[in-house]
Order: sequence, then structure tokens, then C-alpha cells
Amino acid sequence: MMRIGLLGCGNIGHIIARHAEGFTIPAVYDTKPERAKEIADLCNGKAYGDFAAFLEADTDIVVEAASVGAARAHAQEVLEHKKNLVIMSVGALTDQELREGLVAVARQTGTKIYVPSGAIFGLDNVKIGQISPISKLLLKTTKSPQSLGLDAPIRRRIFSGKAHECIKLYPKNVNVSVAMGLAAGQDADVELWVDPAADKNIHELFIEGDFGETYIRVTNVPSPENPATSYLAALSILSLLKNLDSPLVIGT
Ligand SMILES: NC(=O)C1=CN([C@@H]2O[C@H](COP(=O)(O)OP(=O)(O)OC[C@H]3O[C@@H](n4cnc5c(N)ncnc54)[C@H](O)[C@@H]3O)[C@@H](O)[C@H]2O)C=CC1
Ligand SMILES: O=C([O-])CC(=O)C(=O)O
Repeated sequence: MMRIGLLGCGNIGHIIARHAEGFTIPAVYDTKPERAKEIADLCNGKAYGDFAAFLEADTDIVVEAASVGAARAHAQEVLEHKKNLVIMSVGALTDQELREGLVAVARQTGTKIYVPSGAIFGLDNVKIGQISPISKLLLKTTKSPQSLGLDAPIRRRIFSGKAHECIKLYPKNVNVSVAMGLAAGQDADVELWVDPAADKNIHELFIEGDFGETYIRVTNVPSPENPATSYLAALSILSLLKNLDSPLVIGT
């Protein structure tokens, strides 16, 4: 059975631990030891307070569900230890030097870096952008002001620009825009809105190209423990893990 090392024991970490079927979680790590211990207790794993020791544990794949900073700091070491890596905080990969370095290490070590679809749908066919021109690639995200730590009495746009800039300002909220851009092979445009009436996290994808055009609206249920993170994001990791070893590969 696949052995997971869980990097990040917050909201997503809890959902993964509660749905651990078809894999075990022998090792967990978080900068907050009490969180690591809680998840370790949930899944009969061991909580590590030291990242180097966590990496030495007998695991096949590390699932990062922590932060852009954690992904930046630890991704390379994970691959160097010949472990596959799931990166949820894909915003880290806007740094071209880091991204290309990680890909090079993955090639050398025969490992893979997986970026789950996260809180959106449609990443599969957005990848056609790597072979056929896409003229419009826009993500419009609407969340409640509280989920961004803001106070806004009325609906307002708080950012309009490129994904690589937006993720610097909102690293916990627009990783999906970076995933969309990496899939398409070009930086996505982003509009970020806050709406005091929003009780869901809404992602609208507008894509046009030689293929035609599409509009996808995802009305996401926020996670119980972190409203900024959509429940779908955690589910997408679970479905990635479930299908990882399957000989039947669905979707592009
Ligand atoms: N690609 C996507 O669709 C999405 C990606 N995300 C990413 O996933 C991350 C986790 O989401 P949640 O679980 O909801 O957040 P959370 O805030 O509930 O949990 C994050 C956990 O990671 C720990 N952590 C943070 N930095 C760390 C580090 N350097 N080393 C070890 N542990 C560290 C925190 O102490 C916390 O326990 C978000 O910060 C975001 O970057 C979140 C939602 C969607
Ligand atoms: O969960 C979401 O709706 C999206 C999110 O936070 C991210 O992409 O960082």
C-alpha cells in the first residue's frame, strides 16, 4: 500500500487523514507540533518535529498541503530523497528557476511532481494550450472578505493582473490560477473579488483559443476548518492518490 508523508497538518491534512483509504500515512510534519501530533494520532502515524527526520521515514510520496513557503523550502529535498511529491501550494512554481530546478531533480531521481486540479475543474483540457494557441485565459475568483482576512462592506475587486503577481499577495487563495497557467503554458489573468454576501468560493474560468471557447463556474463549498480553502481541493488530492497506480488513465 502506498505510504504517504504528510507535509502540513491543517485543514487539508485533516481531510486526507480522515479519508485515508488505499494508503497509509506513517509520517506527518508541521511547524506546529500539536497539529502534527493530532493527525499522527488520527492515522496511527508518527509526528516529526524535524523535517530531515520526516524525510528519512519510510514513505513513497510526500503530500504538501502547507503553504507556498513550505513548498519552496522543501520540494527539492523531497525529490532528492527519491520520493514523489504532490504540491498543493503550486504558487511556489511561479518561480521559473525553482520550477525548472525541481523538474531537473525529478528527472535525475526518477520521481514525479504532481499538481492536483485543486479547487477548479477543467485543468485536463487547459493543457491543450501547450500545443494550440489560447488567446484568453482568465480566472475570476470570488471569496468572502473574512476568508482573505479583510473587511469589505460591499462587493469589490481587490486584484486584477497576472497570476504570478496575485499569488505573491494572496498565497493562500489563488494557487488555482497558477495551476491553470502551468497547465496552459502561459501566465493566467486573474481577477480577485471579495463579496460579503459570498458563502461559497467561486472560481470562474474563461478560456478562448483555436479550439473554441469555454466558461466554467465552480461554486465551491468552503472547508469546515478553513473557509479560504474549498473542500474540492482536498478531494482532488484524494482522487489523485486513488488513481496514481491505476493502469486505466482517464482525462488528458
Ligand atoms: N491548489 C489549490 O487548489 C489549493 C491550494 N491550497 C494550498 O494548500 C495550503 C493548505 O491549505 P489548508 O490545509 O486549508 O491550510 P491550513 O492553514 O488549514 O493548514 C496549513 C498547515 O500547514 C502548516 N504549515 C505552514 N507552513 C508550514 C511549513 N513551512 N512547514 C510545515 N508546516 C507548515 C500550518 O501550521 C498548518 O497546520 C494553502 O496554504 C494553499 O497554499 C489551498 C487551497 C486550494
Ligand atoms: O480553495 C480554493 O478555493 C482556492 C485556493 O484557496 C487556492 O487556490 O489557493
